[in-house]
Amino acid sequence: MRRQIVAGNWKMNKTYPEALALVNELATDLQNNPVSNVEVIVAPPFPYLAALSDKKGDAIQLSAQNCHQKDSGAFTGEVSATMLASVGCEYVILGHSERRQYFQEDSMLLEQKLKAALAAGLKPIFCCGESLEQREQEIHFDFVAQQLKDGLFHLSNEEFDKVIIAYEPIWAIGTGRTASSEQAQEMHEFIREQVSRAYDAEAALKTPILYGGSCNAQNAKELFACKDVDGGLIGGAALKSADFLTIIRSFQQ
Ligand SMILES: O=C[C@H](O)COP(=O)(O)O
Repeated sequence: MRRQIVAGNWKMNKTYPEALALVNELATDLQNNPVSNVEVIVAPPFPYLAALSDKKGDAIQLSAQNCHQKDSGAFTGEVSATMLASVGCEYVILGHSERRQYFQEDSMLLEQKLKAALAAGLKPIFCCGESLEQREQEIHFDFVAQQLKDGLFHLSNEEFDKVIIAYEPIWAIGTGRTASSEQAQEMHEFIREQVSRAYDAEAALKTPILYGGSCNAQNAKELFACKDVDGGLIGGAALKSADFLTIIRSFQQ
């Protein structure tokens, strides 16, 4: 069976006391009612990572939301993958559409960031997904295939083995408009097929592919029941412990 994963991307939300409270609520609940079949990841803002690494407990893994492509140096305001690994981060989200849109991150830069993350021992959560215009023009499959080819499939087999893919249709992010389970399944199956072509059938079979885009406590069960949906990368609904815990427990037993 493939790994089942629920990752919470907090984006630029929460003060430090709020972040502490949220992690405490999650850790306590997961300790009292453990989930054996789901990996839980949280991606808080940079300043909280070191402290939360000590407080999150064993049931939660830690991700960063971004990293710089260089290991160290005169890059004011930036954070390297090595620094993230040194405070206990295990994952890093790369290629999120918000980074692509607001910070002009393109596939060439993402290639460097992926290499830096992997060299530091971090596992990348690589995001892809089309805009509404691209879906309406029916070029969404081609677009996602190109994003994967340019941004991800340059990795060696050993490197790719560490990757989680997140399909996040941009039109569903933060909009309350979720992809239907048919739309999600169709694209996840397509992504798996691309992995199979770029690597092999075994890689395709075992790579976790998460869905992101207004996934919440109400729709997670239906989305996670899709054959090729292995969990979610959750934004807004990851900011409330009750909602996030419901999502974590939305897999079929
Ligand atoms: O990284 C998470 C995604 O952008 C989804 O965000 P959302 O659940 O708020 O739509």
